[in-house]
Amino acid sequence: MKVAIQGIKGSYHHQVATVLFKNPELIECSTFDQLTTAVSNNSAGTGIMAIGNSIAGSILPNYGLLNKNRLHIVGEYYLNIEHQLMALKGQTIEDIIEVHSHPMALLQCQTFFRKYPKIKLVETDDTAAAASRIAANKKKGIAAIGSSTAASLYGLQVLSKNIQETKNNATRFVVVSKTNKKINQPNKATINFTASHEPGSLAKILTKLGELHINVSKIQSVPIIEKPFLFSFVADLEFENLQQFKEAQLEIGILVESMKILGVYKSHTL
Ligand SMILES: O=C(O)C(=O)C[C@]1(C(=O)O)C=C[C@@H](O)C=C1
Repeated sequence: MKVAIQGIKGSYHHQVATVLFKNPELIECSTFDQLTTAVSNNSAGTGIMAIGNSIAGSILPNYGLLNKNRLHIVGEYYLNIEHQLMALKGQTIEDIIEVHSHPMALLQCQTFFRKYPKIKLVETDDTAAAASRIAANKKKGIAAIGSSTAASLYGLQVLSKNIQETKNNATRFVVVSKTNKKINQPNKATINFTASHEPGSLAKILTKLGELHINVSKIQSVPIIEKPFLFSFVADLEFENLQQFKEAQLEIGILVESMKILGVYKSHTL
């Protein structure tokens, strides 16, 4: 199976790919845009894409990419993220003047770097690529933030362990596909809807979901690019069986202005 990921071997996306697929053939992409394009032009059969993190929040542009490329969510995975600060062997934290990593990883470690105001934080494509470049170019004075897998894969030394803000740091990844796969016994769906600009319109939709015993595990407003400062809502809904969701589709179908089902799939918990 060709699986598009953001990043290279040793990235967190790679970790998720190895958990979800047997011997995945990786299509390594340096941006989320490339990842979703690879799935939509069939260079990859499926893609794994981070959509949010428990410390740094939603990766908002990725909602837009799902929409633009008309991709379906066919699964999800929560990965516990522990960031290591790594550099060439023999280096100490006092030698480090720059730290390179993915912007989401940098956001998850801000408190740690307050102790080192002289260190410049530099955004790169992914955590593993940052580590691999330090190793390949034998770069002294530069460290990367990434997983312990990346440190051992690229032969770097860990200077400081678990530097993320809190121990319980997790990233949610969605599994995306060009075609809508039928999932056995799904219990979660992601919908994208717009509500009319009338007092209480969103409240009515949420109340109806509550009445149907559907749990809204997340609701995210997303900009409608063509209409400045107008928003749609992406909601993750949890239910017990598909029939319950189908009923909700009918009931809230008459309350929303427009609605698109982004995916119906099996939930994952840490
Ligand atoms: O750079 C990586 O290793 C990634 O897989 C990207 C990514 C992200 O997009 O959030 C994945 C998980 C962590 O939250 C940090 C970075």
